[in-house]
Amino acid sequence: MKFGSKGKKSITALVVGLDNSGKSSIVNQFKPKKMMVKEITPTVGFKIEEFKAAGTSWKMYDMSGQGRYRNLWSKFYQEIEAVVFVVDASDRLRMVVAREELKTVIESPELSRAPVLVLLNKTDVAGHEDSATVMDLLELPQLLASHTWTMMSASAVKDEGLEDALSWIVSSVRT
Ligand SMILES: Nc1nc2c(ncn2[C@@H]2O[C@H](COP(=O)(O)OP(=O)(O)OP(=O)(O)O)[C@@H](O)[C@H]2O)c(=O)[nH]1
Ligand SMILES: [Mg+2]
Repeated sequence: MKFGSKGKKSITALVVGLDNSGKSSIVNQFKPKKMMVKEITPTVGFKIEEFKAAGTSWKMYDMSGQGRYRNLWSKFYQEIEAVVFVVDASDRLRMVVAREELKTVIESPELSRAPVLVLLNKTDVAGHEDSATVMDLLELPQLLASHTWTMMSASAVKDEGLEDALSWIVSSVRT
C-alpha cells in the first residue's frame, strides 16, 4: 500500500500517556531504521523527534509520562495536529489514571480538531487487558465522542501494529 498520496506532507503529533507505557519505544519504531536507537531510557521532560515515514515528514513530541513532567504536555498544544495516547495493556491498576490524563488532554480546546489515536501497547505481555476491556475502562466512546478517534493494538518490542498507526494518522489529519 502506498501512503501519503492524499494526506498531509508534514504532521506535528503529540505522543502522551503514562510513564512506562512505551511512548519512546513506539516513536523509536516509527523512525527509519538508521535513525533508531538500541536503548530507550525514561524520557526527561520531552524529546522532539523529526523523521520521514509513511510518506510524511513527522515532528513528534515524545513527552515524559512521569507525574512531575505531565504539566509540560500542554506546552505544545497550539501546533499539534494529531494526538497519540499510549496505554500500557499490562497495567490494569493504572487504567483509571490513564483515563483521567486522557480526559484532561482531549478536553483542551486547542486539540478539539486533532484526531486521537489510542495505542494499546505491550500486547505481547501475557495476560494483558484486551482492547474491549480497555475501551470500557477508559470510557473511550464517551470521552472521545467529539473527536475523530480510533484504538489500535500494538507492541513496540515486537514492532507490531505501528505501520497501521502512522497511516491512520496520515489519513485522519485534515489537510
Ligand atoms: N513487553 C513490552 N515492553 C515494552 C513495550 N514497549 C515498551 N516496553 C518497555 O517498557 C519500558 C518503558 O518504555 P518507554 O518507551 O521508555 O516508555 P515511555 O512511555 O516513553 O516512558 P516515559 O518516558 O518515562 O514516560 C521499557 O523497558 C520498554 O522496553 C512493548 O510493546 N512490550
Ligand atoms: Mg519516554
